[in-house]
Amino acid sequence: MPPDSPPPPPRLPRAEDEAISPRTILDSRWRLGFPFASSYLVFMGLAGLSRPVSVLMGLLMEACLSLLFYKPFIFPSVPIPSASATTTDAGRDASSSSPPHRKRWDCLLLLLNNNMGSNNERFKKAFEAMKPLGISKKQMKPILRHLYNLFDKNWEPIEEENYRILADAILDAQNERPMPAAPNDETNGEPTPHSSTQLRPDDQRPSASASCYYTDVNDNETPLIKRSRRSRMSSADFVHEQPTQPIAIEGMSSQPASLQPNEPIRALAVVRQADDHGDPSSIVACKRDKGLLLESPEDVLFLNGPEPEIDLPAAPVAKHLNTSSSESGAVHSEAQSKGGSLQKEAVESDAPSVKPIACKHAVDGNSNAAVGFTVSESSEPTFQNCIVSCQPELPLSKQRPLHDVADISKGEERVSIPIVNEFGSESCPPLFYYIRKNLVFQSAYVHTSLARIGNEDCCTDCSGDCLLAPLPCSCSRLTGGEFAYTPEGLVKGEFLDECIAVNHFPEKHNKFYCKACPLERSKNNALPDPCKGHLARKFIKECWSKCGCGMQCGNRVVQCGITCNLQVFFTKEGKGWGLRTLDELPKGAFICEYVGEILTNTELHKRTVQNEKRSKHVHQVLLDANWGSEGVSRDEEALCLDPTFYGNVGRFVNHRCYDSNLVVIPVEVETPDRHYYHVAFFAARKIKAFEELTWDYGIDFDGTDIAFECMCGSKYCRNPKNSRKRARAATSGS
Ligand SMILES: C[S@@+](CC[C@H](N)C(=O)[O-])C[C@H]1O[C@@H](n2cnc3c(N)ncnc32)[C@H](O)[C@@H]1O
Repeated sequence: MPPDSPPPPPRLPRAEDEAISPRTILDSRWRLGFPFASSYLVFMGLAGLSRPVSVLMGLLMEACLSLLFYKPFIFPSVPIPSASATTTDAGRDASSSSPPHRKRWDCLLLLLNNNMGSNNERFKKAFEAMKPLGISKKQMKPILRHLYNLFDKNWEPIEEENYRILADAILDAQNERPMPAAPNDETNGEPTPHSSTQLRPDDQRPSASASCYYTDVNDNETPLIKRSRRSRMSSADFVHEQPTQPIAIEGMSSQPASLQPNEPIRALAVVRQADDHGDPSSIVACKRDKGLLLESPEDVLFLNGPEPEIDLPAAPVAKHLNTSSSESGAVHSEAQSKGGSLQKEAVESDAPSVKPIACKHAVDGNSNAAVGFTVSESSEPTFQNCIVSCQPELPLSKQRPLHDVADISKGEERVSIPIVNEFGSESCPPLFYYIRKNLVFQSAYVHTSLARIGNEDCCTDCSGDCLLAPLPCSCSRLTGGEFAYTPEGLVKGEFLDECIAVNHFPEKHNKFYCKACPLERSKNNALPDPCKGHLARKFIKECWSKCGCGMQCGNRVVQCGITCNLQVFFTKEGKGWGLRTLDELPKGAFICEYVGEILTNTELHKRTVQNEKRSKHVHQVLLDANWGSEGVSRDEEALCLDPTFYGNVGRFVNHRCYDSNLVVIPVEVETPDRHYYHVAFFAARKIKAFEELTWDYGIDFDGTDIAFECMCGSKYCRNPKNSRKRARAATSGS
């Protein structure tokens, strides 16, 4: 385990926590049903009936009583308040504060209370409460139905605080209406059933309490496919060419299910609290347990409609990881599955067919590993605080699924990012904690105090969308008085081409040479090579908190996070896992950031040594884009990003020599200097749906320090072996 690794994120509340186990139901039946049955048995006995008849009558009586009063026991979809059922914030279930052995009378009262008012009456009451807010029955019905299902057919949390959750959810749903269409928006802002982008709702808006609501393609008022309120461009704008996106629905067969283009789809959306840091503890876990979706015969019409939920099991991974490094600021890790056994299993196919990854669990045998990673003797990191997502009947400590294959971000991102393996292997990507934003590891100096940001570095007087202002505001100063983004949220062609040219023709661009290069020192502290130069790169400067504009400002793209549909997949070329887009992406589209722990070069060096000892891998990116003007040369000033333990999907972007489809652009968001910045991936050209996303790491592949055997497949591949092969093929062909 890295000595100072931060504590792992807290465990998210899971569906299993809320599930009512059959045992709970049996216990409750026993506690309540049996005493009644016995008393009637005795009564019958006293009445002089024969024993068998008494028994029969007693049982009959119990059945009648159960039918009259204890429907929940027979139709367990109505929740039974139970000490074993934990609750979420949103649920605020009264049962959570109850003693473990509730008195029978209390329990009976609660149950009667649950069934007292019929659903229709309660529906009417709910409507009465919504009326003063100007909410119509039509607006209320689908949301109420959803909440009712979500709270396990329990009215109490819905009715609490004068239906506050219901009102919040309806208002949230109204706020989430599609944005007005962008000028070139082909879909005119309307959702298309073919698109599968399910943006999570805006996690930065102030929301009084966490709440869930649903979207339904059949309901005009709550469209399924959401567009980001903040983002100018989302994948809803792109052509979605995936007719059948394979998913597995829990509780159904292990065969992948497909969402048919015109099939009505329901999706749960999770609203988070106004926590920009994506604190997982503030996320409401939407229910995934199919058991909670059972319909009881008591359901009234308006409350019908369980939501199928996507839930794939997860699997651990075994990887060999070699330390390696590269030039140009990037130090990469070896995370390939050597031996090519997986590769051999690869089936040539254009249309990806996906097998669900079997559910496996990491064995929790290491008690020292309560926090973060543990590096075992075999140098494989073991996750200790992951989310439990399957086999809830086993103790938590034994259940450590490593990745949520339905969404590797585990809800951190606004879109779900599934993991698929088309080649039948059960392995999962390398283990790491998913973070949406960079985090300082320990000593890195990332000065984001507002006091440091002068008026000249922000646009305090702006409001709304800076891109629409008659004159570009001061935030455009750093990009030559023009914003780098178009109103659709794409990087402008000219700006993008200049950024690409820096990578394609480095010799034509300014390079800064350090006297004592931190990068070279991180490779070989004792005898560092001379600095190979750091390219002076073009920066984008986004508006930020100190600016007067809002989150809807078009000069805020990277800070809004991922909006396109991505997928982590296993490459067939032997590069290990990769990242691909499920939609066609236009040139200039923002894909994702390269996120990791922010380390100083000193810390990087320590990690490298430590990892070398344990033959572990690293893949770090040096934040050297402005060293030319800053003159950084001290190790504790040089910063880098290390996504080895904490990172995002950016860590899956593989290398491609020269003609990669992504370009990296440094983006300044919250710091006026360029000492620290965001490393953002943008589409260097139009990218087809299902194309792998690649980035030129800038490796030469001809030195002694080769990070990996390049298998990029590019005709410009710099791997000497591949270029020799190409040369031979060319001569034999000619
Ligand atoms: C940033 S990671 C990319 C994700 C990685 N493929 C995985 O499975 O986690 C970089 C590592 O991926 C592999 N890789 C990336 N590009 C490659 C390429 N063109 N050829 C072979 N391996 C590559 C190398 O092992 C490299 O160290």
